[in-house]
Amino acid sequence: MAEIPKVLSIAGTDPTGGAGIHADLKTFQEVGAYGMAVITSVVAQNTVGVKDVWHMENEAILKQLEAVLEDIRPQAVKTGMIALPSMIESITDRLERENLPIIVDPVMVATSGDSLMDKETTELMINRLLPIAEVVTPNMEEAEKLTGVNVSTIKEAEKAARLLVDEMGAGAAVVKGGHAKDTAIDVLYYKKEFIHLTADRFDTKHTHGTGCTFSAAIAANRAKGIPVIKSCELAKEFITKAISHPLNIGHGSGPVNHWGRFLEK
Ligand SMILES: Nc1ncnc2c1ncn2[C@@H]1O[C@H](COP(=O)(O)OP(=O)(O)O)[C@@H](O)[C@H]1O
Ligand SMILES: Cc1ncc(COP(=O)(O)OP(=O)(O)O)c(N)n1
Repeated sequence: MAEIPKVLSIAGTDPTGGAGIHADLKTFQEVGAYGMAVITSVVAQNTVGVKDVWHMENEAILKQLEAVLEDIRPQAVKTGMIALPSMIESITDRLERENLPIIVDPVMVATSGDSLMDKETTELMINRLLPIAEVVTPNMEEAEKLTGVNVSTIKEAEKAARLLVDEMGAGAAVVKGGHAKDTAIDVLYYKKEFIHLTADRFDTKHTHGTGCTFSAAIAANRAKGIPVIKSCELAKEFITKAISHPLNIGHGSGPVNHWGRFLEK
């Protein structure tokens, strides 16, 4: 029997189910991989905003991670919200011992505008986690914070993506264009080439968890053995379908529809 693709998310929670670990697990399931999750922070948030955050002790994170790795080896890992410097250090130390594709979603700012990462953690993200990332997936603001490049055009997104790979050590970078005005073009830079992941832009406020879902889809595709470029293209199709069929849930920026790919449009 063929091995079941297995994928691990290391991220924070969203009790309303739209972002973080919850979005990741839904996405893994939909894309056809067995999903597992290590929780870094418990976040009291909803579609309107973040209310409070409780960070797990490093020991609790590492014991969760060890429990997974000693029993069920994933074929890919995705990291999301990792909010403290010590968390980055210990998670990176442990992951460096494994030879696995790591998809890093550098969660720094939620759609609600709430900041999810401080400066010291950002620096460690750059120095420790980026160099072991197979793919890093910042949105435009995160790409700016990571590279110092002002990102408001495709050319600037290309410049940031190239820096993330050629200077900062990631294997590939996708600078997501979800926060642009009229388009939804994501810039992928891999092996010295740019690929524009293009889709219609939808006029909707229901985009909570788009970044988590997109990077989780890349990770699940990689766990299935699909090559990097194809994994990103399929993830773009998946997130586009998920956005195009809004659920209209919540009082703020509502979650995307993880089973959207089954619906006609
Ligand atoms: N309104 C939209 N219409 C179409 N695609 C979108 C829209 N908003 C976001 N996306 C897509 O969702 C994915 C996540 O992008 P983005 O929202 O920029 O990330 P984040 O959630 O990390 O801020 C990208 O593929 C982006 O192009
Ligand atoms: C626990 C947790 N992780 C990540 C986010 C932000 O998720 P993202 O997919 O980038 O979603 P939006 O920025 O579109 O909300 C979060 N809110 N909580």
